[in-house]
Amino acid sequence: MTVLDEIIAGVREDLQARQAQVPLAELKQLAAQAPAPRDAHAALGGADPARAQLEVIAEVKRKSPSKGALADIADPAELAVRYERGGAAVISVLTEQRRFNGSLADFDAVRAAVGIPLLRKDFTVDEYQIWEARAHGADLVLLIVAALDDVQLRSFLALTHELGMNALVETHTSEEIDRAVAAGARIIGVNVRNLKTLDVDRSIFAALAGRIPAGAVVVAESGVRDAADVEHYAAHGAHAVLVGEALVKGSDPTEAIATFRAAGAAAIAAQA
Ligand SMILES: O=C(O)c1ccccc1NCC(=O)[C@H](O)[C@H](O)COP(=O)(O)O
Repeated sequence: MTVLDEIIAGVREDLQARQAQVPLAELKQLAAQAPAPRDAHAALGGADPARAQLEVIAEVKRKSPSKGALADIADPAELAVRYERGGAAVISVLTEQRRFNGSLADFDAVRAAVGIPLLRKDFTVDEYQIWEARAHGADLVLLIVAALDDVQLRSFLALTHELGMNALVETHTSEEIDRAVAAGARIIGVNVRNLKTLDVDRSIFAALAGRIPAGAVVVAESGVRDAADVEHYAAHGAHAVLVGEALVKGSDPTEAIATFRAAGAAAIAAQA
């Protein structure tokens, strides 16, 4: 069993418990009453080839399978406000409880505190989670290609788009990029962390990003330690970076995001 398999086994158990508490029909009613989704694709620059800016997806992340405890984050809303002030385009809130110590309560607190698009960061294995995300005011959901077959990937993506949201479709190999593209993904992430082994290899972004066709927003996920890593991803075609650990462990996330954005803009300008 890989780490990803273990995480998903726990996600499925927790999902069953939530499904018993809130039936899908009720969730659909809540989703219909939720405020209209914000346009995360546009917030991430809309894959504009003449872009001057690199966008930041800032993550609320307490704990992880690879690093253990990262930060207590007693007040996720306060952290999210600091992210928004620094210029984050999107905030990612981990809602998986067992391995990341996240929750939908964290998501709700962040939703109430900021106006920018939010990613409900979970391991999506069932349509229920997509309805749930919308019911809680999400604008973006995560679809991990390695965790889904093609039928699931296409139908989950279609439902996400029907509900007016976007999906960050996460890949780690060239085959997964091809599957994401074939399924119609508009926002494609290359996660440099292998979710089966937890190894981080930043070089795979440069090796794989060119395979993503123009028109899709390209997100470099994981492994950002400093401005140099951001410059590296920007120079190899990232429209956005997804950053967790460096922000939750750093002393000033607002300043860090501003620094990352400036580093990304400088790398893009150097190529023009
Ligand atoms: O972070 C982990 O250890 C992890 C393990 C297994 C599945 C997913 C995992 N993380 C999810 C992510 O993709 C990251 O939280 C995100 O890209 C930010 O990464 P980082 O900036 O390196 O914290």
